[in-house]
Amino acid sequence: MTELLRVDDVAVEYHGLRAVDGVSLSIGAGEVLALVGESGCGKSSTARAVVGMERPAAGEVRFHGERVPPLGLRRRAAALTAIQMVFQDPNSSLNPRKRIGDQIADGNRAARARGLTSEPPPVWLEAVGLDPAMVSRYPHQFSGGQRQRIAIARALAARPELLVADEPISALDASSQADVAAMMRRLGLRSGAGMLFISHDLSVVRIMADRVAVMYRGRIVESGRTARVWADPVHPYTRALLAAIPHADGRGSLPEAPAAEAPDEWMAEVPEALDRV
Ligand SMILES: Nc1ncnc2c1ncn2[C@@H]1O[C@H](COP(=O)(O)OP(=O)(O)OP(=O)(O)O)[C@@H](O)[C@H]1O
Repeated sequence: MTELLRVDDVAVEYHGLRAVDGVSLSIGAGEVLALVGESGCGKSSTARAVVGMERPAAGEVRFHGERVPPLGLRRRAAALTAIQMVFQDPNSSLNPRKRIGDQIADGNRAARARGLTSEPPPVWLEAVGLDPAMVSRYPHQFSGGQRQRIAIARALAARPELLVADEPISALDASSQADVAAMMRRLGLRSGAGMLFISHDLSVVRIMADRVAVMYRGRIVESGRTARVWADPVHPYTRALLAAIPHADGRGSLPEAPAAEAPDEWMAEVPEALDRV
């Protein structure tokens, strides 16, 4: 597997305090790595260091073997469109004064700048489950969950090689979270991209991620293939995290090992037009 991303011994500090302390990880082409852990353990800070929005106090981040420069967001957008980020709050990714079709077209341009084709905005809207006829509307004319789908469409329209998604489904209603996560995996990875997926929803992580890295107080305490981590968690924190997954009957207990394959509905058809990309 081609290695896309390598994070080596990265530290992130705020006012001299270490929020991320010696984190190392890698992501290969076509692979989803989930970063999980309690609130404040350093997941977002790690994600921001990966995309160059945070300058590491130590260590380095390499994308295709090249050091990711810590740039301001605007300069980064021009230099590194092969890495796209989806934030928990879609308002961070969308321009409120720009029609959503034009914003997805910005993603198309980012793809074209790298010699890649990308389908027009209405096709992407349909792919994320929205009415393509809404292409001329503005972000405020959508619900929070719909705006998040638009932000995802914009990121995917850029045909990223690496998608960094920081709690991308938390703002969605519970019934569509798994659906949108599945859509991201299906559309984002179809041409060999990789994904860093941050979520506190371990039931989604279990089906979504090929590998999991468990963070605790700024460090990765355990990592491995998702099935292995679920079936045989080694670190006490991982055990506690998995034991806390609520069950339908309200009791917390260690869940069973994950299914070997994602359920059928996760593999639903990619819209025909996108299949040709
Ligand atoms: N810009 C900042 N300035 C100062 N401290 C910060 C800043 N961003 C994060 N921190 C601190 O760094 C630590 C890690 O925060 P981070 O947002 O990376 O955690 P997280 O695991 O993503 O949390 P959550 O799941 O709640 O988003 C926290 O203690 C947080 O208060």
